[in-house]
Amino acid sequence: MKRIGVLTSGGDSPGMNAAIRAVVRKANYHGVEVFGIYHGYEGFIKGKMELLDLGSVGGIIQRGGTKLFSSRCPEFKEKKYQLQGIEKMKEAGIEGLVVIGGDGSFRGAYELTKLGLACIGVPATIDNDIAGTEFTIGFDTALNTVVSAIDKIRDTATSHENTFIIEVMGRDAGDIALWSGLAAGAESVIIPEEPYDLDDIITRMKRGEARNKKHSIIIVAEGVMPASKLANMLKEKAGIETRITVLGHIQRGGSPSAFDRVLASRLGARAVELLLEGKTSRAVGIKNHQVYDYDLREIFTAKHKADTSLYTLSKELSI
Ligand SMILES: Nc1ncnc2c1ncn2[C@@H]1O[C@H](COP(=O)(O)OP(=O)(O)OP(=O)(O)O)[C@@H](O)[C@H]1O
Ligand SMILES: O=P(O)(O)OC[C@H]1O[C@](O)(CO)[C@@H](O)[C@@H]1O
Ligand SMILES: [Mg+2]
Repeated sequence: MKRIGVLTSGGDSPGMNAAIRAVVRKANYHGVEVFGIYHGYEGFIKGKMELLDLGSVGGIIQRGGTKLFSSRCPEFKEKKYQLQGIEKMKEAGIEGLVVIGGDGSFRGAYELTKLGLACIGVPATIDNDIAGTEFTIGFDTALNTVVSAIDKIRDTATSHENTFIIEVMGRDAGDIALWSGLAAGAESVIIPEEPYDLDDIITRMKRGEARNKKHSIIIVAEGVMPASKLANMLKEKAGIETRITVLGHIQRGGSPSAFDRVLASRLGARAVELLLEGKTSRAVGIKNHQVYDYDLREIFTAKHKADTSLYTLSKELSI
């Protein structure tokens, strides 16, 4: 293999740039050229790409976002566009592709492998919702962003004795809510993976009040309901007044944490090794601190599970 491509797809995540850098540097180390494909699968279909040399990925390891831009590209789900993209790759002499993105991007990569293009997935999404890896690139940074925001909100919540509902991202996954709730000492956490109990939330608040604690923090994952809906429910059921904060896209930006930079460097480099070993339809990940690889099809068969022991612990520590 003498030439490969790399693209970033789906919602961006801090550390994508570090992963691109690792792919380019590792491939160059082995004498392989890398073409950066712009705007995810949109650029793949159109053949929008550029040779990335060693210098082109200098100074990006610390930058959030993605140098290659990203997109959600619904038309890519149609086979005719996938074939069109594969033709563009053939014309450019690209024999393998590293796809940096989330579960949807992995599904796209798998379709390409069925059409004959060697692909390796690198998990990068703030949602941490890929079953094959304990951590996805960007989750740690997003988590730290959320925790620092909650800490600030707690200051004012304490001063004014308010209850705050904080809505965090995670379309179908509760990891951001769960981990940030535990890290910031939230009184209640609501995640898609566990049924919530409004009465329990109210009881916790009343119990706090009885101890003269008049402020509370409730974290709700966007996949369950908007913070505004929960605010209405608490008002209607128990007459509880709340303030809401929707953290939104602040969670996707920012300089990647050291953890995410290291993870991205390890996973990006391993993806290149796999392509050079002649592998295809694999994804890379981390388990027990070790880099390993797994079948891309796990995206269809295995569902990411939130760590319910963290959920239980969070409840036990916020009685
Ligand atoms: N079943 C599929 N077949 C082919 N391509 C797909 C499929 N699902 C998703 N894709 C492609 O992958 C792109 C990104 O998917 P999606 O929007 O689900 O984001 P993601 O990669 O899961 O990242 P995140 O969830 O972090 O935003 C889609 O816009 C589409 O181009
Ligand atoms: O910016 P968009 O396209 O609305 O995507 C938002 C979604 O993307 C994610 O941030 C993941 O990338 C989810 O947590 C969120 O639901
Ligand atoms: Mg996804």
